[in-house]
Amino acid sequence: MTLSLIARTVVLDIEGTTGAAGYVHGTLYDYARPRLGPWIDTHADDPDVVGAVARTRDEGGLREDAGTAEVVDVLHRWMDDDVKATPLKTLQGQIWAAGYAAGELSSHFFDDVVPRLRAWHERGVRLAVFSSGSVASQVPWFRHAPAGDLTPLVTDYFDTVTAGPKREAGSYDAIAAALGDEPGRLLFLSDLPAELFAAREAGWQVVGVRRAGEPNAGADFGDVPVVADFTELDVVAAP
Ligand SMILES: CSCCC(=O)C(=O)COP(=O)(O)O
Ligand SMILES: [Mg+2]
Repeated sequence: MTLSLIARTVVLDIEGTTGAAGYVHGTLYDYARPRLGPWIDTHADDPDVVGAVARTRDEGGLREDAGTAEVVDVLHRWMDDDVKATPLKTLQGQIWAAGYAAGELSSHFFDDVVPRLRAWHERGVRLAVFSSGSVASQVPWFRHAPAGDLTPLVTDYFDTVTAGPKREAGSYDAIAAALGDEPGRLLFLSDLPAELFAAREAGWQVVGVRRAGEPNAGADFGDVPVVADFTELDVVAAP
């Protein structure tokens, strides 16, 4: 059965919703892992790197003068435990962006996603992204898709730096304000119930994406409507 909704903007989670968690944790995390130390050492004059390292020391319980090796140990531990820590996402995003630019990485989209995104876009539905992955990693994810450059479909990108934590309603308030849309005209799609509950608390429409084989397939979505993939969802542009 198809769920039909009316929305001005569809805001997309990435991992588990539009692309496979296994691809992110395999291909992308494996690419970043050995590059974190050298990246930190060769970008010591980049304020974003300096800030991410300082925050990693702080959040990771390290001394203020802890060296790169100790910082990298914390970053690796966060990756092992899939902690979506903002400083990790900042550094990963920079490394991945360089990897995409060098032609060493491409992204992953489930087969049902791109046709739906194209159809919604053609109907005048605006598409935006809200992911724990940094904006610096989101844009090349859409630009270097196996189906080609998808960035013309997407108007806005938000992460935990620009919007705030994904499990807090205030972050969805911030996105609604940035988009200039009433919350009720926004639709958030995610594989994680806690994110959907936060968006709903902010007055958004929400749909859970429970994909077979993905880490959150067994999660409890409560009374949030759920689809198995994008073929079960249709969105018409709100006037
Ligand atoms: C932009 S691709 C990298 C994805 C990533 O690092 C991540 O943490 C995705 O989390 P999401 O909020 O999209 O589930
Ligand atoms: Mg997700």
